[in-house]
Amino acid sequence: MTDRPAIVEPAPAKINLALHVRRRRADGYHDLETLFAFARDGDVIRVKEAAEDSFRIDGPFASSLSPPGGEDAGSGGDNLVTRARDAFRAVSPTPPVAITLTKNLPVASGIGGGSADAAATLRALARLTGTDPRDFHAVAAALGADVPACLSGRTALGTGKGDALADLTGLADTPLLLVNPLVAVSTAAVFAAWDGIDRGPLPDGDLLARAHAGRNDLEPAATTLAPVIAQVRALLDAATGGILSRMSGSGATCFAMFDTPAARDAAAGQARARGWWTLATEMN
Ligand SMILES: C[C@@](CO)(OP(=O)(O)O)[C@H](O)COP(=O)(O)OP(=O)(O)OC[C@H]1O[C@@H](n2ccc(N)nc2=O)[C@H](O)[C@@H]1O
Ligand SMILES: Nc1ncnc2c1ncn2[C@@H]1O[C@H](COP(=O)(O)OP(=O)(O)O)[C@@H](O)[C@H]1O
Repeated sequence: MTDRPAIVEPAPAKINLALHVRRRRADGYHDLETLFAFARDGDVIRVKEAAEDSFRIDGPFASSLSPPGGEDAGSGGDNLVTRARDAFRAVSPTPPVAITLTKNLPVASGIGGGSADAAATLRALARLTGTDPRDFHAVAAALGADVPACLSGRTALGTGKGDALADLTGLADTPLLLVNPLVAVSTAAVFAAWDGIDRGPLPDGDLLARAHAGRNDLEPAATTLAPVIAQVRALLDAATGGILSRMSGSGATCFAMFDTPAARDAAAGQARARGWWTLATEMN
């Protein structure tokens, strides 16, 4: 059993092409209308059957999560990966597993890194145990509002808390740049700073038209908490060959789509020269 190869499951970065906040609910969450899309790159989850559970973190942002340096984290503390493993096991028989997270995405950055990791863990465990990942939508939703979208990994309209999903098509292969100024922003703090004004629903149309006509209603609140976001947006808005730039999720990561990979890479170079984190990739 234990000499089977590890299951390797990508945990791609999520972006919100548009994010309309409609109302605060009695449970403290907010009703959203959002266009979810995914990058081709992100974190990576590896799962292997083992004699006992273990969890370790490596990769460039491992030290942003405890324990630093990618040492063996034992049961994994409060990481969303180990919470996903335990939630999966609570509803479906699962052997002990050794899990490795390669943390390539900055933490608390509006691109769903933790949600993507949790979702990839559910998919990997479904593969390991021969179950259908679509059966774990409720488990995903209990882990976080974004986790069902990350579980499916497909471009989608999200409503409700962001967990009611309808698939959409469009924009696959578009050159995509993510830029993060390396300032962590708390999702809860950004929602709490939202001004409470419903600015209206997502428009109809094809995906790009909807994205263009849409907004990120959390951008003003996030920019108040992390003013450097305005500088990231300004750089991306001014970049040659840009199609659309916007903040993703609750920030601080901003994205831009480009006409060509060369235009994307030129903008990435400008962002790196400012000391910012970049991911040059494509839309999935
Ligand atoms: C804002 C979004 C947009 O896609 O992305 P990120 O910035 O996290 O990437 C998501 O809605 C984040 O989803 P997720 O990160 O899973 O949120 P959760 O862990 O469930 O919630 C964290 C906190 O965010 C707030 N929250 C989240 C979702 C929502 N629809 N309304 C909210 O008010 C709540 O204060 C909640 O306590
Ligand atoms: N595997 C994980 N990756 C990232 N963050 C995690 C993870 N597990 C737990 N967290 C916690 O979840 C919080 C939200 O992280 P993240 O999902 O990256 O935010 P966002 O969705 O805004 O990018 C972080 O502050 C972090 O402490």
